Amino acid sequence: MNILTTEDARFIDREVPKQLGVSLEILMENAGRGIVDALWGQYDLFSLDNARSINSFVLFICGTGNNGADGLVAARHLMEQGVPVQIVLVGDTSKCSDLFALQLERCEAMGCIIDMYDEFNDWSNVAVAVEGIMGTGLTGKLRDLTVDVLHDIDTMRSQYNFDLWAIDVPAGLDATTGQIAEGTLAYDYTVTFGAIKQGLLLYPGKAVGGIAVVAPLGAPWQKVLGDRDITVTIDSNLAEKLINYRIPMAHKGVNGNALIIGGSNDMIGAPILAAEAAVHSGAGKVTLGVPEVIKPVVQGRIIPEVMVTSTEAHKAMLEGRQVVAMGPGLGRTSDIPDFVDSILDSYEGPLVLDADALYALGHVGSVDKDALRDGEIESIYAVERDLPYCVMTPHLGEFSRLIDLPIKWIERHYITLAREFAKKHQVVLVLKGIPSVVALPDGTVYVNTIGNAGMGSGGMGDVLTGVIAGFISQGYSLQDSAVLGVYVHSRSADILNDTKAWGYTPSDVSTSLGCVISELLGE
Ligand SMILES: NC(=O)C1=CN([C@@H]2O[C@H](COP(=O)(O)OP(=O)(O)OC[C@H]3O[C@@H](n4cnc5c(N)ncnc54)[C@H](OP(=O)(O)O)[C@@H]3O)[C@@H](O)[C@H]2O)[C@@H](O)CC1
Ligand SMILES: [K+]
Repeated sequence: MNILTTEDARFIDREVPKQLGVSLEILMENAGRGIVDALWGQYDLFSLDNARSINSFVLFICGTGNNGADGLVAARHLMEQGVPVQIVLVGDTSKCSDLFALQLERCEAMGCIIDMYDEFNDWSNVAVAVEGIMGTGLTGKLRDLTVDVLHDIDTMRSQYNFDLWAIDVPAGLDATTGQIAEGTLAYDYTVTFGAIKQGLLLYPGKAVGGIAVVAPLGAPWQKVLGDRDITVTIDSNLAEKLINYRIPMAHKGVNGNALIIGGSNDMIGAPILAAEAAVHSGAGKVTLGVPEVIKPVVQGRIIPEVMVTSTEAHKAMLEGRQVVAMGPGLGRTSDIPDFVDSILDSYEGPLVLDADALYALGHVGSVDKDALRDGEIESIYAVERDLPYCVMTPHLGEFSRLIDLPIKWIERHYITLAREFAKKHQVVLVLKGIPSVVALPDGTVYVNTIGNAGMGSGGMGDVLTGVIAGFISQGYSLQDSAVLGVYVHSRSADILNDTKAWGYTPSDVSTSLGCVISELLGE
C-alpha cells in the first residue's frame, strides 16, 4: 500500500487534473464523499439522537483552505441523506481558497446551518465532530488562535463525550514527518485521502491520528507519480507477494550456506541469537564464526544445527557462503575496525552489517543540517566512505554514529534520511526504530506497520539480522530479504503478543518464525 507525504499530495492535486483530466473539484467531491462513507462505517447516522438528545448533529469545524472545503462537501452529502449537520468556520473567510468559496456558496444555498466559530455554543448536541481546520496545508507552528480553538474542542469533547474525527490529518500534524505542533489533539479517527499519509505512521503522529481510514480520490493518481521516490507499507499483502514456495526437492544445499560473524569475551548471546534465527528462518546450513577463546562456551550453548568455527582462520571461513552477516556482539575493541575491513576486503558475496560492525565503520557520511531543514533533498547527505552493496541494520544510535547526526534530528527526518543514505551509498538500509523502515538504493522506502511494544528488549535486533541473512542464503535478493525479514520478525512477535503483552524473548520470536512463514504460504 502506498504512503503519501505532503509533497506527494500537493503533486497529486496539481498533476491529476493536468495529466488525467480529473479536476481538483472532482477529487474533493470524492474526498467529501469518502468522509461520509467512513462516518456511516462507524455510526448509524440516522440514530444520532440516541446518545444524549433528540437534536444531535454532526459538527464540521472547517478552516478556510481545501481541508475545510472537504468538510463542506461532506456536510452537503449528509444533508441530502437527511442527517442533521452544522458547520462552524474557523479563520478569515475573505482569504479562503477558491474551492472553499465555491463549496461554502453551495452549503449556504441549500440552507445549511453555518456559524462563525465565535458564534457557536451548541456543543451539548454534538454527536460527532469532524475537524477540517487544516490538513496538508499546515505551515510552521499552530497560531495561538487555532490552538485556542483546538483547546475548546478538547474541553467540549471531555464534557460531552463526542468522537472527534480529522479530515486527512489532524490539524497540527506534519503529514510528512509525523511531528506535531503544540496544541495538536488526539483523535478517534482520521479519514485520509488517496493513501495513508506518512505522518500518520510515524510517531508522535501515529499516536494522535486514531484509527486511519483511507478514502479513494476517484482517479488513479499512482499514474502521475512518474519517477518520484515512493514509500510503501510493509504488511501481510506485501510479504505474501515476496515469499516463495519451496520446490519439493529442496535440500540443504539449495537453501544456502550462511555465515554469521560476531561474539567477543563479553558478548556471546548476540551472535548465538543471530545464528539460531538464520536456522529458524530456513537457511540450509548455518555457521557461526567467533573468536577462538569463546568457541567452547558458544558450542556448549548454541543449538546443534549451527556449526561453530573460529574467526582466526577467516579466509577459509568465508569460502562457499551465500551470505555473511557480521556484527552481533563483535565488541568495540581497537582491533575490530581492522578485522571488519579485512572481511570486507576478502568477501565479495551478499553481506549484512549489523551492530559492532557498523560501529567499527565510524562516520561514513555527513548531513547538511540547513539543507535538511529547508528540504533541499539533493544536498542533504554527502558520502565520506564508500560501502559495498550490502544490507545494513542500524538502530537509531548506530545510524546516528554512521551519519554523524544527533538522534533528535534523525527522529524528525526519519524517512528522508533513510532514503538519502540508501540512495547515496547504494545499500539496503534497515533502520530499526518505531517503526522500522527499509530503504532501497532506488529511493523506495518501506515502512513497517506491524510489531508491538513487547519487542523492546535486548537481542531482538540480533534475531532480525539472522532472519535477513537466512532469507538471503535461500536466494532472496538483499532488498526482498530485508523487507521480508522485517515483516516475519515483527509478525512472529505479534503472534506471541496475543498471549504475552511482553516478556516473550528474542529466542521465542526466533522459534516462532516458521509459523509466520506457514501463515504467508497459506499452510
Ligand atoms: N491532495 C489532493 O489530491 C487533495 C487534497 N484535498 C484536501 O486539501 C487539503 C490541503 O488543502 P490546502 O492546500 O488548501 O491547505 P489546508 O490543509 O486546507 O490548510 C490551509 C489552511 O490552514 C491554515 N493554516 C496553515 N498553517 C497554519 C498554522 N500554522 N496555524 C493556523 N492556521 C494555519 C491556512 O490559513 P492561512 O494561512 O490561509 O491564513 C488555511 O486556512 C488536504 O489536506 C486535503 O484535505 C482534497 O480536497 C482532495 C484532493
Ligand atoms: K484536519
